[in-house]
Amino acid sequence: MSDALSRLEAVIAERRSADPSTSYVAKLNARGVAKIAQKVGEEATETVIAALTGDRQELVGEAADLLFHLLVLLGAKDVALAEVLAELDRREGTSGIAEKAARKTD
Ligand SMILES: N=c1c2ncn([C@@H]3O[C@H](COP(=O)(O)OP(=O)(O)OP(=O)(O)O)[C@@H](O)[C@H]3O)c2ncn1[C@@H]1O[C@H](COP(=O)(O)O)[C@@H](O)[C@H]1O
Repeated sequence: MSDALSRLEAVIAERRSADPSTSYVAKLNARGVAKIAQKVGEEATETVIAALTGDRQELVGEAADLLFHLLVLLGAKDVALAEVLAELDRREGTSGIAEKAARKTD
């Protein structure tokens, strides 16, 4: 899965400086981080709605939209996907409950 996301991350990085009239990634970046963050929020909401009221294919489509827009947001903030995956790796094998408790004491 992370291969596909890595390829998409590279495409997004390349398209950031493209012509906004021909590239959705460039158009979003031209509108700024607040707009990209808003899109992530919208796609997250649509994913939740699909999970609660939609069929399986709708959920797959909305989840793909959410992951795509999240990668656009990370790119706009210069956060590499590898950093996020490293954080997930770090958490691997730890209990979610323990992780939450550890974060409260940070
Ligand atoms: N994976 C995606 C992808 N998923 C969703 N979308 C776009 O996300 C938009 C979401 O639709 P919305 O109705 O929410 O938004 P909108 O009305 O178009 O725009 P807003 O005014 O709401 O911002 C649609 O225009 C989709 O085409 C994507 N656009 C691009 N990609 C990937 O990004 C690559 C580069 O795209 P370009 O930058 O367009 O070349 C493509 O080759 C794809 O691999």
